[in-house]
Formats: sequence, C-alpha cells, structure tokens
Amino acid sequence: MSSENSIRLAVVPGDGIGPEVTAEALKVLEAVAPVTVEQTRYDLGAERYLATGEVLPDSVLEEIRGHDAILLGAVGGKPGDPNLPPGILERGLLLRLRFELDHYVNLRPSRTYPGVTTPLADHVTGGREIDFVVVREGTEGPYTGNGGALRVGTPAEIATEVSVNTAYGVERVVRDAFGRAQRRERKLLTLVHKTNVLVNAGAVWWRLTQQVAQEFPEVTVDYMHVDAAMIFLATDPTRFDVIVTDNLFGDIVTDLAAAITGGIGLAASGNVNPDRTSPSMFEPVHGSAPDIAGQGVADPTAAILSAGLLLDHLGHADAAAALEAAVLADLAERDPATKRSTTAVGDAVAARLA
Ligand SMILES: NC(=O)C1=CN([C@@H]2O[C@H](COP(=O)(O)OP(=O)(O)OC[C@H]3O[C@@H](n4cnc5c(N)ncnc54)[C@H](O)[C@@H]3O)[C@@H](O)[C@H]2O)C=CC1
Ligand SMILES: CC(C)CC(=O)C(=O)O
Ligand SMILES: [Mg+2]
Repeated sequence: MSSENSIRLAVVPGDGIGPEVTAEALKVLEAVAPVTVEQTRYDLGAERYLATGEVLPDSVLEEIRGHDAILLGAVGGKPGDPNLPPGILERGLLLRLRFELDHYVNLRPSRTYPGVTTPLADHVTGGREIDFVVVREGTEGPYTGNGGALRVGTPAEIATEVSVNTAYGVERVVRDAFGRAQRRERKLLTLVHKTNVLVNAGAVWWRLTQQVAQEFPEVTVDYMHVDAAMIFLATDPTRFDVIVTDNLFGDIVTDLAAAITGGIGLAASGNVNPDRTSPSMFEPVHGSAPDIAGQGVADPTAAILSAGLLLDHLGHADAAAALEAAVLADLAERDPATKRSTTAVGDAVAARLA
C-alpha cells in the first residue's frame, strides 16, 4: 500500500562491505516511524559484471529512475584486481548514476560527535566543535572521462584527464552552496580550488562565486587554495562552515574531513539532484573496503547517517532527526575498547528507534 510516508527505494548494496553496511542502514530505516520502505534491490557491482559483463544496463537505469531515492553501499574491487578493468564499476556504475541522474550537489557534512575521539588534540579545535559541510560538485571536473592515452606502454606515453568546468555546472552548485550557507548560523562560504595554477577552471569558479555572492549579501565569502585548505583542516577545522569545491578536490577533502571527525566509518553523503528531476542517491563517503570485507567489522554508521540524509531530502524531517538522535546516543555510549560487529551497531541504533 502506498502512502505519503512510503518510500520507493532503489537499493544498490554493491561490493565489499557495501552489502554489510547497507543491510544495517535498511534495518534502521525500517525502524523509523512513520516511514515505510518499499525496496527494489539491484545486484549491480563486481559479481554481476564478472558473471555477465553487465555494469549498468540502460533498462536498469530507467527502472531506477522510477524510485523516490537510491541507497547505495559502495562499488569497486581491490585496487589492482586483475579481473576488474580499472574504473569499470566506479565510472560505469557509480559515476554513471551520478551523471545520468544529475546529482550535481554531492553533499558531505562533517561534524564532531559527543563521545567520539578524533585524532586532533583539543588544543587544535580549541574545544570548539567541528561542524561544516562540503558541497562537492558531482557531475563535472576531471571525473567526466574526457581524456585519453597515446603510445600506451611506451616510454613516450602521454595520458590526460581533462577537467570539465562549465559555467552552467559551476554556477548551479555554487548557488546551492550559498543557499546552504545562508541557512546556517555562521553564514560563511569558503571556495576551495587551485586558482593560482588551474587558471582556466579556477577563473570560472572564482568569477561565478563572486557573481552569485551578490545574491547572498549576508554570506561571508572566503577563498583558500586546496593545499592550504588541507593545512587548516588538520590544524584549525572549526574555521570552516560551508566549503564549495570541484569534484576531485571534494573527493579528497571529504576523506580528510572524515578522518578528523572520528573516522571514515562515520562519514555520510548525499548525491543530490536539487531540482528533483530524478531520484537522489545516498551512500557512505567510504568505498567497498576490500581489506575488511566479509569480516562483519565495518562500521555501518556512515551508511545509517546517509539514510538519515535521504529521509531529510524526502521531507521526512522528524524521522531524520529521530534517526540522527539514535545514532548520536549510540556514539555517545560506545566504548572504544569494545569492538562491536556491523550488525551489533545496526541492532543498537534500530533498538533506540523501536
Ligand atoms: N562510493 C563508492 O562506491 C566508492 C568506491 N570506492 C572503491 O572502493 C574500493 C576500495 O577503495 P579504498 O581507496 O580502499 O577506500 P575505502 O574507503 O574503501 O577504504 C579505505 C580504508 O578505510 C577503511 N574503511 C572504509 N569504510 C569503513 C567502515 N565503514 N568501517 C571501518 N573501516 C572502513 C577500509 O578498511 C580501508 O582501510 C576501490 O575499488 C575504490 O574504487 C572508493 C571510494 C568510494
Ligand atoms: C569512484 C569515486 C568517484 C568514488 C569516491 O571516492 C567518492 O565519491 O568519494
Ligand atoms: Mg572518495
């Protein structure tokens, strides 16, 4: 039975720890009132590719379009796996979903959690909480597949990956980031780029940031070269509020952001289509973690929090808040000396919602 609280969810568990953490996110989603989930599971990933040669058939993509949202675990094999051509799943499945569904806002919040220790000493954060969001452009940059290689395997080999930055693509993600900054208390937006070297792409980002800033007079605009931003993420992360950046820089920045706030197992993300012309996709920041896959030790918190972002995106703000509160309570009571299994964490969070 379909109702306004029912979510038609496409689930892509994927590879490695993807299915393990997705199962826990679904467990928690099913425990959150008043939403109900009607799931369609898609067995996309390494196993299907190896068995059939299929990565993302067009018919499957069209079916996925018919859902309210997508929950994805992670895709990809062990780096260097001879059975998987490099990027076949990352580009052919994950990025294809992001591009085809126009997920131009890759939203990655980062915050400290009560009870969670971080690698940063107290003197670095000055006792203040880290709480920022990275708005990573999701459909352009060097990830579009523009490039190639000549004279492969010879000493004269040349390989290129061209970064694509359109005014259309940059302006829309920058405007989204300004909107988020406007709604936050500190109203501070930091553009992170490398305008001193990547002068063509940098000029588009710089100019459009200055231009869109005119629409948001309450938002303070800052700029930082990406290398310097790494210094400040490690030494003074509370200075950030909203970071807007391109697809590659955002990918790297958000793994560091995860590390400084308690680990990659806690970092959630949403691949958002703000115009709602297609379903948005929610997934942990991390990958398929082949080094721990199958051991039942992956932390499913990032996947669970990603399900919270999904609820919020679909307008279930109360359910999203309840899910986040349950995760926070669970984190606050975690004993770092006791390692819990993936399912134990999911069970504990779900139990708080029951
Ligand atoms: N969105 C996606 O589907 C992504 C896929 N990948 C793919 O995943 C594969 C592995 O990539 P890596 O670079 O190793 O990144 P990764 O994020 O999978 O793993 C990096 C490190 O973090 C640990 N880790 C990751 N998630 C964890 C969790 N939930 N709990 C505890 N520890 C966790 C792993 O054990 C590993 O030591 C590759 O095939 C890569 O292309 C990588 C990033 C994102
Ligand atoms: C395949 C990559 C684009 C996935 C990734 O590392 C990410 O989105 O953070
Ligand atoms: Mg990444």
